This record gives sequence, C-alpha cells and structure tokens, in this order.
Amino acid sequence: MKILQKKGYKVERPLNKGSYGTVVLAHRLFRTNRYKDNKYAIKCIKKPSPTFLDEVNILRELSRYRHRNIIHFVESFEDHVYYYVVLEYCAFGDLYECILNDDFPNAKNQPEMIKDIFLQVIDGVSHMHSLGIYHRDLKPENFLLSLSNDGNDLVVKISDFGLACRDEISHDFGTGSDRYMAPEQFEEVDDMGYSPRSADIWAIGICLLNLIFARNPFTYPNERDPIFADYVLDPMTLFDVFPTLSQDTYEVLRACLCITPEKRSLEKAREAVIAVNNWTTDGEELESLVNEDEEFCPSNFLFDENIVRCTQSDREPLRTPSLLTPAATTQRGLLPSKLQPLSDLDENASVVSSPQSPISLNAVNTSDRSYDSGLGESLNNMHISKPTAMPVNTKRSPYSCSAPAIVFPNSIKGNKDHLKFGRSWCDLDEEEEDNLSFDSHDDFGAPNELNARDLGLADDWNVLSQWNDNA
Ligand SMILES: Nc1ncnc2c1ncn2[C@@H]1O[C@H](COP(=O)(O)OP(=O)(O)OP(=O)(O)O)[C@@H](O)[C@H]1O
Repeated sequence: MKILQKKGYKVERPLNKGSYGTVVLAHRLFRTNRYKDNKYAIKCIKKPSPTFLDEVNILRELSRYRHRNIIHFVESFEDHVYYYVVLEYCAFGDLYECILNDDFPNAKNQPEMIKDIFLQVIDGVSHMHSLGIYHRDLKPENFLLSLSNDGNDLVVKISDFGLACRDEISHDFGTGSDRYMAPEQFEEVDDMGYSPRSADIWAIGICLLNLIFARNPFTYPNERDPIFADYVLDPMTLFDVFPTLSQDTYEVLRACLCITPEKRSLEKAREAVIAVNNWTTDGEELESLVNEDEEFCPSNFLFDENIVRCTQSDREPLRTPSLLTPAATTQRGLLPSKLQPLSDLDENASVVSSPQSPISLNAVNTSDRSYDSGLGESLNNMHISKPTAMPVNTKRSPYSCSAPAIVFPNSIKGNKDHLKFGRSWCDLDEEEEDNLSFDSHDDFGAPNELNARDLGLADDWNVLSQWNDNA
C-alpha cells in the first residue's frame, strides 16, 4: 500500500471499476513534464491475476510504437496485494458513459461527430493489428476519451488490454463480452479456432450501433437470441431492429458484421465510414434545417460543462435488458453446434429471406417487436418459450425493468478455467451492489458526496483509503 506513495503518487479518487480491477485517479507528488496536468489513472488489479503480465507486456509494446488512439502506458509495479498499472489519464471517461448520458449530440444532428469517433476507433484497431496485437474485448467501456494536446479535438483511446493476445488463431472461446463477441468467438463450433483479428472487427460493428442507437442488437451472438437468428438468415432484418438505420450505416456494417470472419475488413469499413452522409434516416429531414454555424466542432462539445460528465461507475445498460443470458451459463454444449453462414453482408451474398430458423418460427412480424435484444420481454412478445436449462437468478438486476437477471460468472469452471470474461453493461447483479459499503475519506482527497452505490467501488475504495494514510 505504501508503494504508491513510494512511487510518488497520491490517490485523488476512484474513477471506475472493471471486472479485474479498480481504477483510481492519482497525481504525482513530484511533477514531471510528461503530462501537463500531472494526472494519471492507476489500475489496481488484485492478486493473483492471470492476465496482468500479458496485459503489461502488450501495453509496453504498444507504448513503444505510440499511437494517439491507444492508451499510453507509464509504468507498473506491485505490492503483496495488488498489481498497479499506471496509465495516461483520460479526463472524459469512457464511451459507454458518454452514450448513456447522451453526452453526444445525437447521430441525426451530428453525423460528423460519430464519423470522427468511429474513424479514430478504426485507426487505433488498425494500428494494434499491424503490430500483431488483438484486443478481444472491444466495447464502449474500453474506448476512453481525452483531449488533444492543443485542446481542440476529442481523442479516442483504446484501453484495457487484459484479454488481448498475439495469436493469429485463438482457441480461447468465450473470451470477451457476450454482446460484442463474434459468433465464432462465442463458442467453439469446430476445432479450427477463430481469428481474433476478425473478432475485433465484429466488435467495432456492434460498437457503431451502440454509438448511433444507444442499443445493442444481440444479447449474444447465438441463434438462441432470436434477433441474431434472424440476422443470420437475413442481415437486412437489422432494418427492422433499427427502423431508422440508413443505407450508409448499413454499408459500414456490411464490412464489420459478416458472419464469415474472413469477409470482415477494416479497410472497407473505413471507406464506408468516409462515404457516410447520414447515420440514420431521420437525419435526412433535419439536414436541411441545420445551420452551417452549428456544424460539428469538438470543442463545443468538450467545454460545455453541462454536457460532459466524467467517469462514473453507476453503469446502466444502453438497452433495457429483459433477461441477461450469459454465454457461460447457457450450456454451450447444448447450443446449436454450427452457425450456418447463410447470408453474410456481402455483395455476392443473397439477401433474399431464407426459410426461418426453428427458433424464429413463431415470431411475430419483426417490425412489431421490441428493440430489446434480451430474451425476456422480446421472447414473451414472440411467444417463444424461454429455455429452461438456463440458471436464473430470481433477484432483479438493478438495471432491469422486469426480467430477472442471471448471475454472470467471470470465468468458466472446469477445463475452461483459462477462459476470461470481461463484464459488460448491466452484468453487475444486485447482490454485489448491496454488498458494497463505503465511507468517504476526505482526509485523503475523496469528495464527501461520493458514496458506495454511486461509485460501486466500496471494497477497493476502503482499501485505497489506507494507501494514502502515510502520505
Ligand atoms: N486511463 C484511464 N483514464 C480514465 N478512466 C479510466 C482509465 N482507465 C480505465 N478507466 C476507467 O475504468 C474503467 C475500467 O477500466 P478497465 O476497462 O481497464 O478495467 P477492467 O477491470 O479490465 O474492466 P473490464 O474488463 O470489465 O472492461 C474504464 O471503463 C474507465 O471508465
């Protein structure tokens, strides 16, 4: 605990909590010129951690070939309880929170902003891939937001390399976050493994839909999710799920969300993004009304204090989850073993509706259904019986409207112990939240108004309070 002080850092406040650690904001007691405001984010990972060494090695390499869209690594050290990873601090939090807080002027009014953000995402991912590094857990929570040195631009930084790998082919099925996993990454369909490179491209396609619609298309990429099942049969069903999806956006998705992994392409995605005029169809009407003076300007967004909120930990799902159905608890072996690569988003592929999959046979007209991709309400709407094999936690998720949540495991037991799951939105269950108790400690810099439920950080924060005791 004294190690932070010894290394010259003073903790100011907790920033957020992920599956593997708590992240705190700290400043250096002796100033360096490295970062102008002398602030750092320190990720504190409780020991033992199977991913720490890999994460730090990958961060080191990425920092050697520094790229503006990848988080910069400063140093790492450890004591007997924690590993500490010191990173550049991103003052504008993560993309998840910005989407959730509606911090961005929405897609229809500000197409240039979405374009700018998504092109930065593509740049960061391309750079990482050019170094043979694959992230495997790309999601809005892992895109941090910062300011350019001149203070004029919003800069996206890819972070959290805890599940990253260098394998061209991976056999770590189920690694990542369900809603962002590519179908071939979600579960083993053959012994060929999957390409983490292609899986990353799938994930950013989902992130794009998050950015535009603040919703997830699929609960998980398996035909047990009826929306995904329909998508496999005919990708144009996305127009039913997102009725205002523009053709321009669909062109970008064609490059990212192909069922056949080899057909996904960052380059094609980039070209399609550059060509986008409108992300949604309702933007078309508004376009003529938008005054030229009101065109997208990052600094307008950045310095409006009413709009920008920094990192918070009271995460809620972008979509309204009806039933959380984690991959690890859906008895992978019972799931349909092979996805039929019926209708990739490929120019050559037929988009003519194919016969419906068994799971969607009883589905009502897709245009009538809820946009929620969860299996709760939407299943009720569709008269599809809920799978009984799934273990259900009858406690309500703090974020769910009506459906019970399922406890989400961080890893899979048995011979899949090595598999790692990043938790995504709304995966924190009520019990965990209730267990948090927290006292604010203004004697070491934490504002009084912080509380456990707001922060979701209690246990670690209580420990953190001791770290500065000797400061
Ligand atoms: N450098 C940083 N600057 C500002 N905030 C940060 C920084 N690094 C992390 N955070 C905040 O902490 C959160 C958790 O960090 P991170 O994703 O690295 O942890 P994790 O335990 O690996 O999480 P998970 O695997 O669940 O995504 C981020 O979503 C972000 O809100």
